[in-house]
Amino acid sequence: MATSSSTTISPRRHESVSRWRSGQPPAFALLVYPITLLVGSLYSAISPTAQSQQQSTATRPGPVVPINYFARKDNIFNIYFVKVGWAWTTLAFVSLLFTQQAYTHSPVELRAKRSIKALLRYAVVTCAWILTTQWFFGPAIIDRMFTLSGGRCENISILADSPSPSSSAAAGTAHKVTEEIKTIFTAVACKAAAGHWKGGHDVSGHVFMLVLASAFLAVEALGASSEECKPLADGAKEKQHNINTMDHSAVADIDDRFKVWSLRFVWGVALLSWWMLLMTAIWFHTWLEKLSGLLIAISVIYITYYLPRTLTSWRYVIGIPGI
Ligand SMILES: CCCCCCCCCCCCCCCC(=O)SCCNC(=O)CCNC(=O)[C@H](O)C(C)(C)COP(=O)(O)O
Ligand SMILES: Nc1ncnc2c1ncn2[C@@H]1O[C@H](COP(=O)(O)O)[C@@H](OP(=O)(O)O)[C@H]1O
Repeated sequence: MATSSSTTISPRRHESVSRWRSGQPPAFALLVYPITLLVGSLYSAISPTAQSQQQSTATRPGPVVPINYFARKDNIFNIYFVKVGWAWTTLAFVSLLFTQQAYTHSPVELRAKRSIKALLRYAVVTCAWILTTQWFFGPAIIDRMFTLSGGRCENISILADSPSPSSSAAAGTAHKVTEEIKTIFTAVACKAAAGHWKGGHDVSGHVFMLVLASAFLAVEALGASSEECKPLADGAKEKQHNINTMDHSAVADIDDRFKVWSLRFVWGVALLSWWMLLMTAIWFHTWLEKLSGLLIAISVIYITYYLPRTLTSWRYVIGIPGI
């Protein structure tokens, strides 16, 4: 009556299941991100709460009191989690390196090779985060995209406060300087000068960082805790336990606890990132701005985790989590 799984599962499905088991999620798993943005954007378009929020932003002058807690820029998760999101991501990743079997309980050479490759992958995604949101030989890529698409920093208080020039030549120079300042500003500098970042295509830094961080942590966690990284079969493990002294098994217990808590922490950071992504999708930005943030992040994840599966030379350099 019961048939074995190998006879009922199609080869394609079998390959997909074994990919999950070996810690390599198939590419379609990344669909969770466009679906999240789609659901969030649809909700913001049809929900009466989100609608009334948008109307009051458009019609009422001055600051608007958000209707939903997550629509506030000063919500606790935005300030202490997203705004310092790369520090959380780094901490979670480091906890994997110190606790997961792939990096702690394999033969020394394999352990060193896996750790170096994992650090390289971290360097690649961190470089991408720095270049896209913090610094790209001057303003970050998203700031450059904003100014290149016609955006500028409006209502800068230091310009409004400066005395008016007396001659027409001075007025001309002042006008030129004003225009230059408006276009060279980064989002951070604009905000610091109490200006408003207006007019261009404002790629969502939140969408970019939250997608990048959560996908990076999820793929690394799946790889580090995959079946292939478990060096001993259960029977062999039991046998080894019996040989060990009480002291050794106490140490193993503590190791196991760290391993489990580290994984919970990593999945916690990834899940909170996903939740904040949904909140960004509902309360902030236009469709196109969210889409461009998503596309940049997905490209980085594709290059770091999916390209090595087909491009041997790249796999040789950067490796695949858990292998
Ligand atoms: C080419 C040169 C780069 C070389 C890099 C090599 C990589 C090696 C590792 C470098 C060490 C990195 C240290 C990482 C530790 C930290 O993460 S500390 C910084 C904490 N800061 C953040 O996490 C800031 C996160 N926030 C943002 O990125 C932005 O606020 C935002 C979420 C994109 C939103 O932007 P807003 O403008 O604020 O809306
Ligand atoms: N999930 C979220 N919760 C709170 N604020 C958010 C948010 N997503 C985006 N924002 C805010 O919306 C603005 C644009 O974000 P971004 O371009 O990074 O997507 C930023 O405002 P501030 O720069 O004034 O803090 C940011 O803090």
